Amino acid sequence: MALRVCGRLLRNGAVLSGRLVGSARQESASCLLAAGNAACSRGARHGFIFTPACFITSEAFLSGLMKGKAAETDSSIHHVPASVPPDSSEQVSLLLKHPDQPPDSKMLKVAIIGAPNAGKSTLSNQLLGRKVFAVSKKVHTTRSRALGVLTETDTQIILLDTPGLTTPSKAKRHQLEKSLLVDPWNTVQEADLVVVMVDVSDRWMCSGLDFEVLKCLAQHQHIPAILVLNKVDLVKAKDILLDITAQLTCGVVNGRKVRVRPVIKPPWAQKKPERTPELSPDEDTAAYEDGAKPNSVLSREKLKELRSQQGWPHFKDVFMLSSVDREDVETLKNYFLVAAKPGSWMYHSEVLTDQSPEEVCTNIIREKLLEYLPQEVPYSMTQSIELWQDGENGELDISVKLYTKKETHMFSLYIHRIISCGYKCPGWCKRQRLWLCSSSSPSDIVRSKCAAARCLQTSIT
Ligand SMILES: Nc1nc2c(ncn2[C@@H]2O[C@H](COP(=O)(O)OP(=O)(O)OP(=O)(O)O)[C@@H](O)[C@H]2O)c(=O)[nH]1
Repeated sequence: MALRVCGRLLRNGAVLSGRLVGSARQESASCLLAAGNAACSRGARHGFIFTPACFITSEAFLSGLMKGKAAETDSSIHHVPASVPPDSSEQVSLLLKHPDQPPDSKMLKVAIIGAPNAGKSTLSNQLLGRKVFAVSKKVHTTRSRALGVLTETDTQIILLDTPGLTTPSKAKRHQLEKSLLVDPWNTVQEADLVVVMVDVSDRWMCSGLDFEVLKCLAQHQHIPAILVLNKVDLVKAKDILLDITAQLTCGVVNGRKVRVRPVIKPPWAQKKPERTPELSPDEDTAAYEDGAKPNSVLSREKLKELRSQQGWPHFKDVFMLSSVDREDVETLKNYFLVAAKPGSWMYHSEVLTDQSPEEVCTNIIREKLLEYLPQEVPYSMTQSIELWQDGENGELDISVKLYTKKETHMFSLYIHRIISCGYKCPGWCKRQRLWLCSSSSPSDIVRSKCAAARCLQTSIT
């Protein structure tokens, strides 16, 4: 069972747009062309131009508006290099280009780890100042390690965004790829600094570090790590953040005791049961199948010890921020720039990510499927690019086939724009449009009894 997603990227204007196959929408197409040309005249270069990171959520956009930041963000996107050239070979040449580093160059490789949905990709995008990685409110949006490059004056920061840490049993239950088990661990190995992200708006997450995170930290204790308490904008009583810090750091930061004035514990902090020191089957190495076993060197005794731990006492620093706030993230960026050590750059300063244009495209589609399709439906969908070719007017036509495993997930419908919530996320809609379509006629939507289809339709209209 398959559906097709068709998109159009204007090479000259660097705009990813979309079209309905079989029902030409001349009006929309010409609007998009106009937008592309406008972008071009403002100096945009060849390649994808992504939505600025502060447009990732509509909430962020609204808060940006309230702070009067929207105009500033919109104009700034034209000063940064294009994310990815639309052609794979151009991207490969760019990646192979000799780094144009100055004589006193500095480098820092940062691995961002954490439980699913902590906001790792949001933070990476905000640091890069571009929408490079997929973000959604559903867990496991990131499926494999992705690399972003931030180059400022003499310093290059390599950002390694990782899938949310999970256990083999969960991966098996939800049929997740092996990369979700292996990539975070492998990525940390190559890092100079580990950033542990915790969603402080999630009551369960902030009363104790995720056990997988603790294991990963314990195994790479020689690599400095910092704690980032994310989504503080969603926390009303900010003094709770001090309690959370004390909890997640075992009261020790950079070798010093953290003094936290006692506050009345919130009810949820008291309710959470202590972790039992008993190891679950996941700690049993037999639970890892071939190729999915992280190179765990932790003994059973060490694992048991970690089980009774709520936090990690070896963090070098703690940050409290909101990844959707550019100013908050700027502080973290400056920290990275200061922490960078003399060393050669890995990439040319024009490189923004090592992802291929095809990967970027399929990630965007997956992000939108996760955002708009209900429950487990988007997780069972796979994609294959059918068409990636230059159009007559210098645009790039993209057609992607979507496969579903279950018949109930197949939408016998003609789906209109997947991203047409103009008033909801104006950043996206102005620049990027994708269209989903199948061979059925529009009237099929009305006839369709598929709940998923109705849900998608609702979210679109
Ligand atoms: N309000 C608010 N929302 C945030 C913040 N950071 C991230 N989010 C939202 O949290 C959700 C998850 O963000 P992601 O960046 O996809 O999280 P992730 O850790 O990369 O998720 P996985 O791919 O599952 O590992 C998205 O809906 C984001 O918009 C924040 O600081 N404040």
